[in-house]
Order: sequence, then C-alpha cells, then structure tokens
Amino acid sequence: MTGGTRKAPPRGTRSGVPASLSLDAEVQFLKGAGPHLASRLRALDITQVRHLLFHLPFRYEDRRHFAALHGLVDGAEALLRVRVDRAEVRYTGRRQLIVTAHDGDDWLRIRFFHFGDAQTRSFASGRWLRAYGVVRFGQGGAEMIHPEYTLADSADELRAEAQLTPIYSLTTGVTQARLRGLIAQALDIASRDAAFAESLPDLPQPATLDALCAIHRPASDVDAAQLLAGTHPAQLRLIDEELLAHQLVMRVLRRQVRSRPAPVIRSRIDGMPALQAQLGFVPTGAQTRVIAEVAADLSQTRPMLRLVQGDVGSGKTVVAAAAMLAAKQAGWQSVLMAPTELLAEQHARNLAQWLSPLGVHIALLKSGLKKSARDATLSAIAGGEANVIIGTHAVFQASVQFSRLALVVVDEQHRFGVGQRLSLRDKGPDGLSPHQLVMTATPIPRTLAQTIYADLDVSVIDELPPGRTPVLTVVLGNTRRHEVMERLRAACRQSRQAYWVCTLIEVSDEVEAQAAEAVAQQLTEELPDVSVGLVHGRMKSADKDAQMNAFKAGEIQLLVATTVIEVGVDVPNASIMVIENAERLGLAQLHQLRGRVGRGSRESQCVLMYQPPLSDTARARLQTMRSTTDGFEIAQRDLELRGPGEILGRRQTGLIGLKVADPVRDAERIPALQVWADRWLEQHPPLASRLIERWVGDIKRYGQV
Ligand SMILES: Nc1ncnc2c1ncn2[C@@H]1O[C@H](COP(=O)(O)OP(=O)(O)OP(=O)(O)O)[C@@H](O)[C@H]1O
Repeated sequence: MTGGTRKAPPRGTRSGVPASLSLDAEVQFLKGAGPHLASRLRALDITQVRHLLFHLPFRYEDRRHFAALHGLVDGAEALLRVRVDRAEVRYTGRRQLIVTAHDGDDWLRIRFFHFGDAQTRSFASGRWLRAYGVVRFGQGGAEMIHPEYTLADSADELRAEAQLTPIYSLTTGVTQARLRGLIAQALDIASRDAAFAESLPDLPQPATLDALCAIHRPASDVDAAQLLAGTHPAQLRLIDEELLAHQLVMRVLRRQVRSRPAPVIRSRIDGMPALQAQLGFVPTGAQTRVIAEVAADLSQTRPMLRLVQGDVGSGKTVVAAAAMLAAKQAGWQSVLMAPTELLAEQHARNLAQWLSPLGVHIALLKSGLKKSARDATLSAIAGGEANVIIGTHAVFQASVQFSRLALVVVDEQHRFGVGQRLSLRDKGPDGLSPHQLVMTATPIPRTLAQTIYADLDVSVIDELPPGRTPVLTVVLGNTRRHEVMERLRAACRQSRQAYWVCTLIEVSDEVEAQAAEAVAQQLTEELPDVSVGLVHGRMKSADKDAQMNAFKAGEIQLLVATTVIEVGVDVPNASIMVIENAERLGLAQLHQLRGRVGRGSRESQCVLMYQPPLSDTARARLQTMRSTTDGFEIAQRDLELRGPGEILGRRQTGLIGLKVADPVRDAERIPALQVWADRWLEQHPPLASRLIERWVGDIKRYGQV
C-alpha cells in the first residue's frame, strides 16, 4: 500500500500485518519485505519495526493543487497540468528531448537529457501532462528539467493529490512507495502496542501515536504551512519527547557512571616538556588550558566525563595525547576510539610519532589482521604491555580484555551510543570506572553545549595553531570542470597535493564507491602526469591504508575520495580541495571537508563545484562557505538557512544522534524539559525508562533509571 498517495486509512486498519508482529520484530517479517530488503534498510539504521516509526519524512511535497505558471517564482517546486504542443530532439551542446506544452495561459518547456524513442513518441501533440518539479524562468520562458510526470488523454484523468506527500531519505533499492508501505504497517502495529496507549505527563498533545500518524500520513485538512515549517503540534510533540528522553538519559548516564570510583591519575602535566619536545611545536594557550582541565579531572576519585570541543584543525589530538601519556606514566592503559578505521590508523600513526619515543607502547586493533597478529595484539592488551589501544568501536568487543584500563577517549561522539558509553563503566579493573574524554569538532556555543551534553563537563579549544593561512574558497559551476583540472595540473607541478571529493545524495557506500572509481579513472586519463589515488568506504582496510600512506608521503598527489575523509583526516601538505556537487551537502559537512586543507602554513584553496541550476538556499550556503571559515559562524548560518526544507528525520549527522530535534534550533524548549526530566526521574521512573527506550534504545541492562 502507498500511504502517501491515497487518503490515509483510519488508524488501526490492518494492513495485512501478522497479528503476532511486535514493534521489536525484525523488519524482514513485514508484508512484502524479506531478508534482502531488510539488509538494504540497514543502511538507514532500520532493523526493527519500531525504527520505521521514527524514520520521519525530511520534507514534504505539496502536490495538492495544480499551479498556474504565471503565478510562480523562479525555482519553485510545483505540480502543473499542461497540454503537449510538440516534442522534438535537439542537439544544443547535448542531445536532448524538448517537450513544449502550455497550461492555457503560458508556455512551458520540459527538457530530458536521458530518454528513449518510445518516450519521445509518447508526448504526442494534444495529450495532457501532469508534471512535478522545479520551475525555472530563463530567457526562453518557464522550464522544467526531468520532472516526475504522468501522461493522459484527457485533463480529467490527471488529478492532484489529496494530501501532502512525505519524502523520506532513501537508500539503494528502496523507493519512497516501498518505505511508505512499510511505515504504514509499522503504524498499524504501534496502534496495538500498549506502550503507545499510555499517556505521558507534562508533554503537550497530540499523543505520540497520533503525532506519528499526522507526520507520516498527513490528513487532507492538516495545517500544511505548519507542517512544512516544522512547527506543527505533532512535530513539536516529537521534538519535546526526544529532547526529554535525551535529558533523561544524560542524567542517568552521568549518575550511573559516577556512582563508581575511578582510577586516580595524578600528573601535574609532568609529561608535557617531554611531549612538547616530540610534538615539534608549542601548544596553544587554549590547548594548554584544556590539558590542565583534563589533568585536574584525572586526579579525582570519580570518573571524568568531559567533552573537548574545538573547531576543525584546532589540535584536539594533542589534548588526548597528553591525557594518555599521563595515564601511562601512572601505570594505566588508555583506549582511543575513532569513528572510522581510516581515522584510527591516522591517530595510531600520529600518536606513535609523538608517544613511542617516550616509551608508550601503542596497539592498533583493526579488522583484517591475521589471526596470529591479532592474538599477539590481544595478549599485549590483556597482559598490560600495550599502554594505548586504538581502534573503532571494535575495541570494546568481548574478545578484548584490558589489564588496567583507566581512560577512554572517544573521537566524535555522535557515532557512539549512550548504551556503549555506559558500558565503559565496566571496563576498568577492580570495579573502577575509567575516565571518559569525548572530542568533537561540532561548533556550538558553550552555554548550549552545557545544556545539550548535560552529562559532560565542557572544555573549548577556542584558538587555532599559529601560522595558518585561511583557506580561499571559490565556487564554480561544473561546466568549468576543465578549468579546475588545469589548475590542479599546475598545482601538482609545484608539488602541491589535493583532494577531490565525490559526493552523492544516496546513502550507499556502494554507489558512492562506484562514482569515486569513475572519477579517479577519468582524472588519471586527463591528468597523465599526476599520480592519482583513491579511497572509499568499500575498500579493504589495507588498501585504504596504503593509499593514505602514499598520500601522506607525497607519492600520491591527487587523492580522489568519498566523504569517508570528512572527519579528522590530517595531511598538512594537502592544500587544495575540490568538492563535486557541493550544493548537495550541508554547511556542517562542507566545513568539515574543507577543514582537511589549510592545516599547514601553505596557502590553501577549496573549490566548490556545483551542478546548475542552484536553488536559493544552496546558493546562500555556498556563499557562506566563501565568506567565512569560522565554524561557529557557519553553524549559525546553517540554522538560519535551514528553513522549511529539512525539517525532521534528517540522517543522524547532528550533534548527538537526535532524529527529530535539533538542539540548536530547539534550544529555547530545553529549559522546560530539564525541569520535567528532574521531576520524571523522581516521580515517574518507569515512564522515564520507557521514554528512554522509545527514543534512545534499551539502556535498562546497564542499571536502574
Ligand atoms: N599548537 C600547535 N601548533 C602547530 N601545529 C599544531 C598545534 N596543535 C596541533 N597542530 C597540528 O595541527 C593539525 C591538526 O591537529 P589535530 O588533527 O589534532 O586537529 P583536530 O582538532 O583533531 O582537527 P579535526 O577536528 O579537523 O580533526 C595536526 O597536523 C597537528 O599536528
């Protein structure tokens, strides 16, 4: 069934879902699903039926009325009903099919660049066409490129939709219609679930399930303006629920972690002169201050829970290095957990360079190690010879036994779940709970950080290392791709190094990898005198490693990459970054990517290429990137520009893995929620734990709320 295109069935209508299915069931058991679809859905973090409920539309399309061409503004999305006048194939630059049609008053040109003969013939003169897409007004009048369309022989056969059409983020092999059908089943299952019938105090109406239905299947009389702006009561209800659950879980987490004693590490930053000698630079004032804050925490008898916030390239790794050195000197082990293997390897390289000469034994745990090598590493960790252990979340598999773990450093916390953070408590020896240091490059104002990360104390590195020249950013349409290549050729001749980042909207490593391979191939052909490398998420770790090492060593001059390099990759000699389809990325992601250059003293450039035509928001985003390199300013602009587009259900790229709420946008709602959170913990612990379970997952096994 397709919930979005028909009038919504009343809540509770059976969509043919087996009565035995619960919200915890795996999605593969839903009608029409199966293991294959289920494996695809995993890319969207959907494994259980309940996850579908909270996979919310990130925007809506309004196809409820046919628009008149003369009332439209440039760049508007519109549903049109027009009559075909003629269709012809032309060669103007590119082979294209141009369909000319009119809506009674004005003319519209529709262009297709990919088309077949049958399609060309289908646009017979006099037929009616229903088209949905972006309308552009150029010199030749109104125009649509590749709209979604339906043809009919009479106008009456073409109707508008009864409701707003929800649009979900997708992955390969999963269409909007498919997802809508699955979500409709999930809503039916939820309507039989007792937990959803429970009324929750404090929170405003509508109740959760009604809110979910209103969002997934908006009624025909919904206040569309509110829904499109993300201010509908149903949306606000979910935002409040999620923020409340978040406040609750942060409180529980802090209480639980700090209920145990911690290893006491007295360091007085003794290791610093020795460390400084290894670094080859003097830490900035901000780094020194934050290192002192961390050292003070480590000397306490309760575990540290500290967030270190610093803009891209501000030098957070140095803080981690100082803390881990202090732990080693006091006879303890540390773990550094990175979000990707690529970063784990890079940290291992950097830290080995700084810390190995000081007698610190570093162990890198990565996938694909031969059994004998892995066993040797595991036994060095269990036996205590390894002082610093680096890896992805795999460092906390059951097979990894620590000897004296006292400090866990988590790089980029939003990829690390709350339950996992809580479980760290059990990893220390003799009932001691290790200290936790979280590092993030997400710039948010300090006061807000303290509210959002209610479980953490916050330190900010608000100073960049000296001698950095700001990155010069240029914005170019991809018709000028050739020029960009010429520039790269010239730059590589001067022994400069560059990244070329391929981006796609689709959430799929596979497609992204293919695109990157194709670009690498093309660049190799067009720039025969430049050595081109390639890294993407589907490569074997050893191959990625080899490419990164070669890039770092300067043997590769131009590194084609997917957004795997977004977080944290550090090659100071790389001074040019080209980002393809930059208009598709959010500001935060562009800022992270651009942060990969401008890390050395050389003047750096970032070329943002886009596929015209640009929407107004995309244009404003790219303009922001051109005008500033300050992460806080960019975050502020990001918020202003977000507008009615991406409202709910963005992928969890945000700060702390929230699905619906945006703590920066929704900041003013938080104070009330903090009061409720305290009250719920005191008066309604079972409700608190159920709300946490609904939004965050099962943390009960780690202790009582
Ligand atoms: N005080 C300093 N003076 C000079 N260079 C520094 C200083 N601190 C760090 N660096 C260098 O700056 C680069 C960036 O440091 P680091 O990788 O720790 O940044 P980061 O804060 O983790 O950035 P990102 O969030 O982008 O990963 C590294 O090459 C590092 O060696």
